[in-house]
Amino acid sequence: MIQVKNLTKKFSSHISLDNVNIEFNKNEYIALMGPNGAGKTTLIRSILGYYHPNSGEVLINGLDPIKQREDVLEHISFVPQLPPPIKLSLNELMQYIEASSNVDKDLIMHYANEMKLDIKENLNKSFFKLSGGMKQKMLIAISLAKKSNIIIYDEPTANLDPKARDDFYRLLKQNEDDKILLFVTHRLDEVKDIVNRQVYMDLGKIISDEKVKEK
Ligand SMILES: Nc1ncnc2c1ncn2[C@@H]1O[C@H](COP(=O)(O)OP(=O)(O)OP(=O)(O)O)[C@@H](O)[C@H]1O
Repeated sequence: MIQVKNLTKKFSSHISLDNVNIEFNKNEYIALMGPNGAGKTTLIRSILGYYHPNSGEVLINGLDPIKQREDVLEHISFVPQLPPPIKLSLNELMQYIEASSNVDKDLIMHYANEMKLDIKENLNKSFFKLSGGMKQKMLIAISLAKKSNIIIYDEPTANLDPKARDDFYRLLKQNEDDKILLFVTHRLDEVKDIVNRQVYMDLGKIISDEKVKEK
């Protein structure tokens, strides 16, 4: 369970999150939407413990994502809007993730393969030398292989071609039971078959929050 309580986050005098209160529970598949600058990424980063709030708090299964960061991140898969500049080769990256997060390398390769990313061809290539779409495919493959209770995607399909998007949504549908899936998107048409809750933000506030179908 993700609990966001009275959360305010300011950057200088700009209020990016304005006293936000919201909860996300197991078996909720949420599209988080709203215009550019609404505060969606700031909310996601606060949930992941990247930011110290000005006031309020976030709890993930009762734990503080800043103070108990490792315990919290163990149960979360996250794909950011912009892939991080990782210098490791794909092989080294998979070895690191297998050792640090107990994620099965073969499963990463399976999901990458399903998304038409040929890891074997690119094993010794640095992650940061992949194309934008290939990076996203790799991060998505890792996120699916991690088998987390909470999956957070911040516009993960921006660089994917239409076929890869279809592959991604197909895999996500297979993988979604008993989880929280929080999906930042500007493309409701793409995720409407997957999500059962739609949350809209603007100006740092939640402006609407609707359950859209029962699973
Ligand atoms: N690290 C930061 N430093 C300063 N201002 C920031 C920072 N991160 C976000 N902001 C500001 O907070 C506001 C909300 O930004 P945020 O990235 O959360 O929006 P968003 O809803 O994710 O937008 P988009 O749809 O464009 O990704 C913006 O005005 C942005 O400039």
